Amino acid sequence: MVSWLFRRRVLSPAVWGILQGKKDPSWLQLEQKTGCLNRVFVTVRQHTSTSRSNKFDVTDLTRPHTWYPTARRKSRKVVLHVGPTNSGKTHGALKQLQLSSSGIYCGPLRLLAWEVAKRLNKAKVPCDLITGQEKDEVEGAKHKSVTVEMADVTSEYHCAVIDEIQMLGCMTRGYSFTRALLGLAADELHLCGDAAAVPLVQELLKVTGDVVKVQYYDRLSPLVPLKVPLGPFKNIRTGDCIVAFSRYEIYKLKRYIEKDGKHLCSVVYGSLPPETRTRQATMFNDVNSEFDVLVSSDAIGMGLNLNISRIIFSTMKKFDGIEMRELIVPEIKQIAGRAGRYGSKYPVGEVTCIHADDLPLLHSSINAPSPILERAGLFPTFDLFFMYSRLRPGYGLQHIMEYFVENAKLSDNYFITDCENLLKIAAVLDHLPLSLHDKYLFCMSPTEMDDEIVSQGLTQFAQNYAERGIVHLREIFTPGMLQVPETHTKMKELESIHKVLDLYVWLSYRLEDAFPDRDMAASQREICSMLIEEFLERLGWQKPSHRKLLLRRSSMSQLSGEVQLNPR
Ligand SMILES: Nc1ncnc2c1ncn2[C@@H]1O[C@H](COP(=O)(O)OP(=O)(O)OP(=O)(O)O)[C@@H](O)[C@H]1O
Ligand SMILES: [Mg+2]
Repeated sequence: MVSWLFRRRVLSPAVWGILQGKKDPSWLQLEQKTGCLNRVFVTVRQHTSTSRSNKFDVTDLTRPHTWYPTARRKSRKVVLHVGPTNSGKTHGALKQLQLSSSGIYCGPLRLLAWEVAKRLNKAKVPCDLITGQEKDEVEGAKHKSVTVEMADVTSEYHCAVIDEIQMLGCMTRGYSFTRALLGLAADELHLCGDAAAVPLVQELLKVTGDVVKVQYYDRLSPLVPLKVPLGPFKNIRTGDCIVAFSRYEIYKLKRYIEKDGKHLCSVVYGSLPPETRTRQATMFNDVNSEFDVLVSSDAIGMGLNLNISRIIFSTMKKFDGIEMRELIVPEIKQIAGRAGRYGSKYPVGEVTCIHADDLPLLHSSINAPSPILERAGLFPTFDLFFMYSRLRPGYGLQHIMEYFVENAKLSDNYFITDCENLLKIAAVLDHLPLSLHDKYLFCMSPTEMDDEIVSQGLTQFAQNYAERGIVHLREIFTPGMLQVPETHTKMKELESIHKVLDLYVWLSYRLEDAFPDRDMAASQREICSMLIEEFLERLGWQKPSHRKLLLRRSSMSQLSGEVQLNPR
């Protein structure tokens, strides 16, 4: 029956391959073929229920390398650039990217994608910038700088770079790195990161026929772990970065340090908008700015170019979402490695702690090797969910995901990434009349369900989309109504609103007709981050200079007409 369907061209060669166990479901572009496949799978289901010859198992994820036929047609030359932080790994890979006729850079953060696009364009290599929330196309560009989730695994490139490759072991985002590693169809593939990823990458690529070479790097400038702790805050000096792991602690430290009137602190933490993080970092880096000390979370671990002289850990413990635990070796090295960046104002980096009790852990970790990565993240593609849903009509996405998590067959080198957040989104969506594809799309959006405002935003968008097919955005920040937050609670709310606006922009790139107000969302988002930055400046011990305030007012006015900032 199935072969009859194939001969009659009802089944495409790809589907035929899958049913024969030869090809992988990712060969299908199900998004475009859903109608046709509905018919096919009804037929296949009827067929499989009566025949034992068909062995296709949708939960079999043991051969993920076969999901990427374009890459498998190439024999890729893979170079692993590994070494400590600040050793020139990314620089080495980018040099190859710049020299190639076409290429793609895949980074773990928008900040890194921005930096690389800027660098290539400056070097007269036209480069597009593509992240989940933005698409800046440059005329004649044959290069792209993207966030790893946006890696295009269907086009061919001469050269591809994946930065921070050790993140393929990340519990939540690992699968995006695995997808890029297995799927990028490039003649040369450059992977940058920690040496801990080498054995795993070599193992994963044994089955792909790629040629793998390892290039080791040494740190370009020294990093000195100090024998003495910081002691009192009066010992803080220009160029210091104090690291803390909660928003509350960050603001507390900022207040303590600024109390004496000697320093002003920039702050960087994960839930600040990325553009705010960049601007805070720029102020800290700028020798002419009054902000000469940085207080930061581990969000500085990747992605920002900082002129840090000394890293000071305020604690060696952090809450990881489940429990309070000690920092692990890779975290300590990654954060400490930000001091004394090669080519910066401080050629020698130093690292210490506020408390003497924390020094032994710092010293024992700083030169210790990171534990070898054993497994890479994997997550079923939409195609597999779709096929399973055809076999179990009526099951919601949450159930399907749970089924895969419990029953997926994996080889020893892989684990299924943590999908707790996705399950929470799916639980909301399953109550709405949405197609499986739409539900999957919303699930993949950058939505943190633990943030109540963000979770409400997603629910509202999905509800309106399901009911009306179109989602308009209401202007939140209107001229004359702009309020710089006066309390930390209001500030936190603003950070969440920024994420909701970001989510709208993300959806507008995927459901263009249904989310038509992208420009408004983007300009509202910009106003939101400006209010956030105004709050950060007002926390300082002295008034921002008159010039700075005027500049800020004029750029806000350009965005939203007449604007009234709250008087200080
Ligand atoms: N050969 C070089 N010539 C000039 N500058 C360099 C060279 N190598 C590295 N750099 C500069 O040194 C800094 C650190 O390099 P890079 O970012 O490549 O390090 P990395 O090993 O990737 O660090 P990390 O692990 O933190 O990502 C960057 O500012 C980079 O531009
Ligand atoms: Mg790097």
